[in-house]
Amino acid sequence: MSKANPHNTPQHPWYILGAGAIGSLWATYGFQSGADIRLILRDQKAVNDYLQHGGIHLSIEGKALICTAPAECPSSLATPIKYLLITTKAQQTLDALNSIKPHISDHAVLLLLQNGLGIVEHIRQAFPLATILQGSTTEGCYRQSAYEFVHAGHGHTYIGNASQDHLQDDTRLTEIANTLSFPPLAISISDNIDEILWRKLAVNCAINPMTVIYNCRNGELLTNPKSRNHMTEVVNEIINVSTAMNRDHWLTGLHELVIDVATSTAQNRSSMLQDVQAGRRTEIDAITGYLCQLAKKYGVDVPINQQILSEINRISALDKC
Ligand SMILES: NC(=O)C1=CN([C@@H]2O[C@H](COP(=O)(O)OP(=O)(O)OC[C@H]3O[C@@H](n4cnc5c(N)ncnc54)[C@H](OP(=O)(O)O)[C@@H]3O)[C@@H](O)[C@H]2O)C=CC1
Ligand SMILES: CC(C)(CO)C(=O)C(=O)O
Repeated sequence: MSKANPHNTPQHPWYILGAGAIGSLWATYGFQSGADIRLILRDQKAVNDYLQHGGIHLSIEGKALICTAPAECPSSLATPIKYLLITTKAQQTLDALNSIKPHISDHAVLLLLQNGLGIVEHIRQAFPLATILQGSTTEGCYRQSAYEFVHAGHGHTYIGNASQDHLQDDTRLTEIANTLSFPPLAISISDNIDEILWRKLAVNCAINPMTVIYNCRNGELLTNPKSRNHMTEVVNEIINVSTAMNRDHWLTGLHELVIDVATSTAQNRSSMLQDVQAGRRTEIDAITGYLCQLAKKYGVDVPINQQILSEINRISALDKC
């Protein structure tokens, strides 16, 4: 892995699709660094709201940063999009991309920065000539109100070629990472992004749905013997799937990693718990759902994860009644 050097001016603007917590984080630091950032919002009403609000307000350690980058919506986009950072939730990605498809250049760079897996395969089909990159971040940001966000925790971001998409030239990947490394956000390129994403998926399988089932913060999963044991069972099944995929070496120390993440984010309400409590669709299909699909493909039984998938779908459906 090599560290990206944040001193590059993009020749084309970076468009950001998904101006929520993570998208707004990148937009604000990018705007503050003088980069050419454009937001893509859902519709003209969202653009008007954004303008009326005076842009995005991001607080970090008592400081307030403002981003007034230009905002567009599918009906107002005019120039072809060459660089697109996608920061929607996993389940929103395909609809969001479809809404701007005619404006995306054939050879665009599409960087998917989100939790969950399985979406990239659909994007590859829809944009066969595009360069598709994936990223994983441990930055922490949350929304306080419509356009107000809090950068709650510094982390690190890795980006790399999604499997099967190999850039001709690795220096191009470094250049792309450079154009998005806005201080204090740190981006490194990884030649094994699949491993990073798989480990993150495993952590999300072991924590996010469990916080919904036990209705608790991340740290409480460890103090309740029942949920702690349940997490161990989830992780054991993920290791079995990895072994069947011949990728068990990717999950060295997974039990310890899950405990470390639950400990370091002990006070968090996981994103899935927040989604359920707010009546929003969760990322379960791209997290546990994706794991269960792979398990089926490789002939591995994952009854605990299957049960968790059904339970989260049941709880989400109840919330909608
Ligand atoms: N927040 C965090 O700290 C972290 C998040 N992640 C991951 O990053 C990803 C993004 O998370 P986060 O930023 O928190 O999520 P948010 O829900 O805050 O942001 C998603 C944004 O996408 C927008 N969106 C959805 N559909 C469309 C569309 N069709 N057109 C335009 N905009 C659209 C949403 O708008 P609307 O509100 O109108 O639906 C929302 O603003 C997720 O996969 C998450 O798991 C990973 C690490 C940390
Ligand atoms: C790491 C964890 C579990 C932190 O809350 C997360 O990624 C999430 O909530 O989506």
